[in-house]
Amino acid sequence: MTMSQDLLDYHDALATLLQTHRPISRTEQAPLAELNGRVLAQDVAVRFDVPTFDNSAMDGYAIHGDDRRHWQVQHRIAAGDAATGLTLQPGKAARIFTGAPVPAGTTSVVMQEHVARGADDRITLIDGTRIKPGQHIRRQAEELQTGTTLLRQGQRLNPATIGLLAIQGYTHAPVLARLRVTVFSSGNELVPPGQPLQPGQIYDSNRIMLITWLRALGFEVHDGGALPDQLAATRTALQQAAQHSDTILCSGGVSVGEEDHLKNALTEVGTLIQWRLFIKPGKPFTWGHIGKGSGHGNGNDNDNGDGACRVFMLPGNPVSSLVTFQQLALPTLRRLSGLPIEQARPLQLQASADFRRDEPEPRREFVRVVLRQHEAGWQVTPVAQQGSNMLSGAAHANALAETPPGARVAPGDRLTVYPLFELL
Ligand SMILES: Nc1nc2c(c(=O)[nH]1)N[C@H]1C(S)=C(S)[C@@H](COP(=O)(O)OP(=O)(O)OC[C@H]3O[C@@H](n4cnc5c(N)ncnc54)[C@H](O)[C@@H]3O)O[C@H]1N2
Ligand code: MOO
Repeated sequence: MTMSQDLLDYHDALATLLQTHRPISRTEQAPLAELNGRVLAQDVAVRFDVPTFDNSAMDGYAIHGDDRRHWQVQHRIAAGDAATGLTLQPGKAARIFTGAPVPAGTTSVVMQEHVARGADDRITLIDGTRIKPGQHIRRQAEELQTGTTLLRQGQRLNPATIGLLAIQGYTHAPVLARLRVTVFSSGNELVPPGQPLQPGQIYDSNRIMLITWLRALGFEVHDGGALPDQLAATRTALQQAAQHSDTILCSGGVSVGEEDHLKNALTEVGTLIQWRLFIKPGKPFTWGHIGKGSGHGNGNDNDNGDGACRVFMLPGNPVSSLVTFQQLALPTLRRLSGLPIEQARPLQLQASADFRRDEPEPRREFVRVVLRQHEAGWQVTPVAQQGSNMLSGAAHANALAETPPGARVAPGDRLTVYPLFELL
């Protein structure tokens, strides 16, 4: 077991997390309607040419003979019609619509705006109009060629790529399985909303916050409930959850008090890799893994944690949970779900501060801010309630602004900013 007593910097922690967590290997065939956000497990091939047949790009006339000014209209071909067996002779034309197959013999398509049609079904090119040979014909295979690669393994599917699969007639695609995440909260003081509060108790907000967030991102979430402040019960719950989960996410109980049992439980049933980061909020953030078998050291998880259930322990203060989830656990879950490291990182942009902070903060801080677009670019203003226990502040923020260790801030300073919930 490796365990560092040092407080890691955020960027080192994120880099280590992304490098030491590799995508899970379980794959499945998922239907089109469930593919958004999923990662392709294999290359997908182009099954047939697109366009499948030469077709018209415009509503107008397919003509034979680009150097003429008149053509006789003899056919009518709408989208959905077949043009098989039809051949345009020189000087002839077919009324045609966008997407309809052009008949054999077609040299060009002219837009209907560019011809006058007489009662005798003769069309005449309007003066000043020039025909570029072959114009307005979408050629078979000009976009996709049978046998080439349509989409590559590792590609994260979005509405456009799902549409592309549909264009090729696919009903399913091979994707990595959805990551199974069990969410626990921890603490004797926690009560689910809906029950009366006794003295000393508070409502459990972290669990529902994390569960809804994870579900919105497409993870397969299991609600593990609230763990009591008891080592044995915590140990058992973690070990059981590890058997049917790819990851466990818990909040609370990772600090130094003797009622904080999560770290010890992890050490007993698995491997604790890192405890504590030099960040504010979220200092006690912890990660490790638990092997899929019974008992500690069962050999099913090696030092890298390959094949093991990955465990992320978020500090209990609600804002600390939110910040460490968004900045550390979520990028790692995205990596485990199959995204390349660069795409798994939190989305970031540069913004200018419109506030001052004279008192330097020793730790790297993620300030809860409102991010707005001004004429001069993005600007950030901190929300009023910055306590790590004050979810009301974070609830009015839409981004986190990062300030380096020991930094003072002056208006106009450039800060790295991470939008909140933008990818939902
Ligand atoms: N002596 C020290 N005390 C503390 C330190 C420290 O370094 N030395 N660190 C502080 C920091 S920073 C944080 S953050 C907290 C985190 O502690 P835990 O992760 O052990 O969290 P708890 O003690 O269980 O809870 C902290 C706080 O959050 C409330 N909480 C917990 N879970 C939930 C939940 N699911 N929903 C809503 N609220 C929750 C809990 O009631 C506490 O008020 O430790 C500091 N202490
Ligand atoms: O992580 Mo504590 O996060 O500073 O309240």
